[in-house]
Parts: sequence; structure tokens; C-alpha cells
Amino acid sequence: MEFKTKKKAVILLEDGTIFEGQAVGQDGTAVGEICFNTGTTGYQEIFTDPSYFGQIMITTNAHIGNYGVNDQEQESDSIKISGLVCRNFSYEHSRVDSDGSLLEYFENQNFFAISNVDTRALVRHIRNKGAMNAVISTNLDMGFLKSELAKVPSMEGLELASSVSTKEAYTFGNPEAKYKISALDLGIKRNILRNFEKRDCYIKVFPFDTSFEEMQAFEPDGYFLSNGPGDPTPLTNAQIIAKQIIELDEPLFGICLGHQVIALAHGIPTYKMHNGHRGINHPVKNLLTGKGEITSQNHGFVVDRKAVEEGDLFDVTHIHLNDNTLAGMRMKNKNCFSVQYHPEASPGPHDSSYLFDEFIERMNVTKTV
Ligand SMILES: NC(=O)CC[C@H](N)C(=O)O
Repeated sequence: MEFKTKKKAVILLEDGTIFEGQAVGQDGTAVGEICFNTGTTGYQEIFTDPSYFGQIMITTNAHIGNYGVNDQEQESDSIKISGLVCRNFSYEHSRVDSDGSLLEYFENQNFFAISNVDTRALVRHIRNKGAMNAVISTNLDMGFLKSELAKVPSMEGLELASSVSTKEAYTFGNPEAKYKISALDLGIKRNILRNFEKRDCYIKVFPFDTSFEEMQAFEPDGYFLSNGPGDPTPLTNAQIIAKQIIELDEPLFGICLGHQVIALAHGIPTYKMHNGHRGINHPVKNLLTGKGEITSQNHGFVVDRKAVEEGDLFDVTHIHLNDNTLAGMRMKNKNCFSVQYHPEASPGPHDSSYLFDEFIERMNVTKTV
């Protein structure tokens, strides 16, 4: 096995703590809020998920790169995390249908990753201290590291959806499909579009700064507000659009950031969590059916459950069983529902894909009346 480099690299956390590792490939520096994903598989989907834009990812799975990459596993056209911290990086890979190695994939995108880090100690540290900014680098000069870190904005209040949203509207799927959906792209994952397409939908995807009138002009049967990076609070245009859709009582479905936008549009606040939920085995209870679901999650903010319960606009439909936070809600007298987690999985289990069916069913009802 040939290692291209074993150059020393470091992580400097906002609280001054330093962890050591080695550069995976080329030298580099990356900054962002550091977070961890506990998924045991699905690294390519995670790295390309636009919701992670601006974040350094720690993977708790001990091996990264061992099954290479495959174009089918892209959740967007490029890597979206700002840097990677892992334990063992596999310079060799093995999978029948792999398109290439993860190292080449990183090199082609000029992406900086470090390995040989004590990720268990690092994750315990972050889990205890809470989310914070970090810099990872092969440049070990403390002055340099501190000045890079000082430039990183706080995730709280940060608007990032505009950095990953499409610049131009585009369509996805079969124009002859039974249902039409107007989707607001705040950082949409491809597998959400694939899930709609599979259910006989033709989707038009609009940039974050579009107007409701442009979305309406597609004459959709339903509207969708996507997942995406950053704090939902500054997304005022998306909140206005959510309100306009709801006023007309058109079917509306929101996932993750889209769910948070729906809450904010109705005066229900979101807040930043001590640590987010990022993994593929998060337990959720569906309060309507009493059933449990194992879900894929990726969020650092959450809708204030108490504010939802004290208000009279929404019913809580799902709760997260680890910490009792809000995982899903629906509007009492409007055709709107949303979840904090990821029914499209990719990566993760498919327990919650019924939510896409529910959206189709809601469109079916309004289509025929
Ligand atoms: N996956 C998402 O849409 C994430 C939403 C938001 N950026 C958060 O961290 O909570």
C-alpha cells in the first residue's frame, strides 16, 4: 500500500484544544463549524449533502474510503463539507461498481482531509462542550491557525442557503408525470428529487431568491421547501413564500431547513442545539400512529417544541426519542406538514419514505376537488 503523504496535520478548536492527525492527500487548510456524523455507511452522500456546507465533518465510522466512490451516490454535484476528519483513511478500495478511489475524488476537487485522528476523543470533547468552530491544517504555525479560526463566522445567524441554491430554475423528471411540484432550493438533496420522480412527479426547482409568483406560474399541484445549510432565521424570502403558499392552502411539504422555515414563517422560533443530530439511526416516534421510525438526520438547529405546543397553529406529529425535541409537525387547518429529519435517507434507512406518499396523497385530494 502506497501512502502519498504522512504529513502531520492539526485541528485547532475554538476553545483552544488541539488534536493531531495526518494529511490524507495534499497539504491544505479548512475551516468551519466542526460536527460529527455517526453513520456507519454513506460517506459520499454525506460529503455532497449541501446541508453540510460550511462545516468540517468528523466521521465516527472507523474506516473511510474503503468502498471508493460512485456517481450514483452524489447528493449534489460536488463535495459540500469544508473539510474531513477521520480515523483510518483507506488508500485502497474494493467494490464492484465503484467509479474510483476517494483519494482521487478528493484530489480532483482540491479537498482537504485529515486522518489518524483520535476521533472518539474528539467527538466526546465536542459532544460535551457543544458545537464550535475549528480549523484543520498542515500548516502548524499557531499564529496562522488562530488567524484562520478568527475569520470563521458563527453558525448562529448565518445565511448559507444562497451559496448552494441553484442560480437558475430547472426541471427534473418526466414532463408528462401525473403531479407537478414547485420546489424551493435551499440546498436540495438529489434523492429528494428522485423520490418525487419515482412517485410520478415532475418538479421545477427554483433558486432561494425566487418569488412565490414564479413558483405559482408552474401551476404545481404542490409545493416543497428543501433542506439546506445554515441558520433558517435569516431566510426571510423563504419564510414569505411559505406564508403565501399556506394562505392559498396549497399542499406544502417541508424537510429540515424547509420545516424550520415553515415554523419561523408563523412566529415559532428555532434555536441552535448544544450538538446537532447527524447520523442514520436516530429514533423518532410518530405520534399519529404510535410507531417508531429509525431515521436519517442532519441538523444543528431545531424548532422550539414548546412554542409549537403552546400555539394553536400546529400539531406535533413526530418527536425525537433521544432528547424529546420536535421531529415533525402539521398545520391544524391548512394543507401543510413538515419534518426535521430526512425521509429521503441517502444515506440511511427508508422507514420514513411514507412521508413522500403522504404528500402525493395530499396532492391527489386537492387535484380532484
Ligand atoms: N439538513 C438540513 O436541512 C439542516 C437545516 C439547518 N441547516 C440545520 O442545521 O438545522
